[in-house]
Amino acid sequence: MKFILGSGSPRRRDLLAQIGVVPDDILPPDIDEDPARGELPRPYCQRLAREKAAAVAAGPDDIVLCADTTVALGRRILGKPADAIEAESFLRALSGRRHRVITAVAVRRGDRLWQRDVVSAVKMKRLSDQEIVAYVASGDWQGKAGGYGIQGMAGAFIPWIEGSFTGIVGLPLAETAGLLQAAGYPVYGESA
Ligand SMILES: Cc1cn([C@H]2C[C@H](O)[C@@H](COP(=O)(O)OP(=O)(O)OP(=O)(O)O)O2)c(=O)[nH]c1=O
Repeated sequence: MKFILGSGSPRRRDLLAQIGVVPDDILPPDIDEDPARGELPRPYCQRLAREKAAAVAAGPDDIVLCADTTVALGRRILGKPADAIEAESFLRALSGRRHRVITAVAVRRGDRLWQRDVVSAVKMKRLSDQEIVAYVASGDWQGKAGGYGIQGMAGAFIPWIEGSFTGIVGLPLAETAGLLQAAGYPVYGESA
């Protein structure tokens, strides 16, 4: 049995390391992340995690872990900004409002699949032009859903959350540990 992290996200690798889980291999999945017409954020996020897990090549006894993090502003899905202009428009849309951050996790072993998703509520303070300009210039929005990372400079923009901090950063650890154990991975050193 090999444990494969199906993710190119350094956050997910670091979060797993936080609980002592080190992948034998890292294989980032390559899938189309465009939402379907009218698709709502939560089903979209669940679908992406599932499709990522299906897209990673693995042996029948290997355990593959994939995840997707989606920022939802009402029914609107905010993905990873394509450029600085889009990052700025996302921040202006989120400024002074509450939104949800959904992370869906999928663990696959052979043709068995275990899935969980965690929805967190996040309040962003009203941002000044200066804050937005400085944040966009920092480049910290790159590769992050909604165009911000709570674990970085944007932590100063977020006075309140309800849910899972690790879920917002990209991998909800409590749920992830449970899924790995269900699939037979010895998270706490127990034999598989
Ligand atoms: C909201 C938020 C998202 N993010 C990140 C987590 C995810 O890496 C990213 C959302 O993109 P994802 O598509 O979930 O993941 P990814 O493209 O980084 O990696 P892969 O598909 O290979 O697993 O946004 C933060 O780091 N901090 C935050 O506060």
